[in-house]
Amino acid sequence: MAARVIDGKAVAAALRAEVAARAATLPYAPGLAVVLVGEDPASQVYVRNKERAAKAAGFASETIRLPASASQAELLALIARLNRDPAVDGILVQLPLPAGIDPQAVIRAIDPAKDVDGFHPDNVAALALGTPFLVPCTPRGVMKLLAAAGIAPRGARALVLGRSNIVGRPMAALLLAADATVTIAHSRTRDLAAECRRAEILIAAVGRAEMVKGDWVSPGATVIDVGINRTAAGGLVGDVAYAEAAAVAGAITPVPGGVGPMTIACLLENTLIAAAARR
Ligand SMILES: Nc1nc2c(c(=O)[nH]1)N[C@@H](CN(C=O)c1ccc(C(=O)N[C@@H](CCC(=O)O)C(=O)O)cc1)CN2
Repeated sequence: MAARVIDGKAVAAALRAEVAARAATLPYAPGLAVVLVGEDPASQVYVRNKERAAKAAGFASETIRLPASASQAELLALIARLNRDPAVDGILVQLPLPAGIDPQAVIRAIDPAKDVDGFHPDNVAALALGTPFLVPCTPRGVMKLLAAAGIAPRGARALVLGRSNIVGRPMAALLLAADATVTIAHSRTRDLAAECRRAEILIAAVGRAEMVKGDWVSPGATVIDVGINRTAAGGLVGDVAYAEAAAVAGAITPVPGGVGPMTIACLLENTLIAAAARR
């Protein structure tokens, strides 16, 4: 039987509406500052979509664009200004940054109370210690998709394929906090296919187009595809060979229209959380 398709667009739209409704009850507009350095085409689209979504939710949103030639010192000075600005509740620096700028130095410069990406070491530590505050948007979105689809991580064997700071590691921490039995697999894992086949919940966040084949999926498993890979023809595919996997899985997210839309919806929710904690 074909897998149930988990509709990320619909879940994200519902979350955005909920965030907008909560924001409308506040005596102030939550403030989000998004910083884009350079002209990466995909980043420009994401940043535009973030600004649109923030405005639609009633937030005060500003996008600050710096040229690709901007120095790390200029970017750090901008972050210091945003840290001091009382109208700014959330600061996000779009990744990737141009070569020559150290992303870790930039992330560390953001006030952890305004770190709506959840990438600052203080927020990473809080998540690892089981006391989360601002949690990275994409894995947060995955947890919400699982909940919306009625899939409970408690006691389930979950496998996270990928160990990035943005997705893999925080994803594993969130699944562990939800009482799943978590394995992290990566490029050095022996027999990836066998590891994946053991999973009841399989999260693919490896950044390699259609790497997870249908015979890597256990019958009835839930498959969450975090990958966004552009094809030579200009289309988008995930990290999972969708048609093959959908024929075996119990539930699956598509690309596009799965995890991606949740990232921006969760950014709005994080901004609301940051604003509520500060004001
Ligand atoms: N500072 C950050 N940088 C980056 C993050 C992040 O969370 N914080 N994540 C990604 C990019 N990203 C948000 O910034 C993002 C990626 C994808 C989507 C999305 O809605 N995808 C759509 C397809 C869109 C398309 O056609 O390209 C989908 O999957 O349906 C939203 C946000 C890296 N950088």
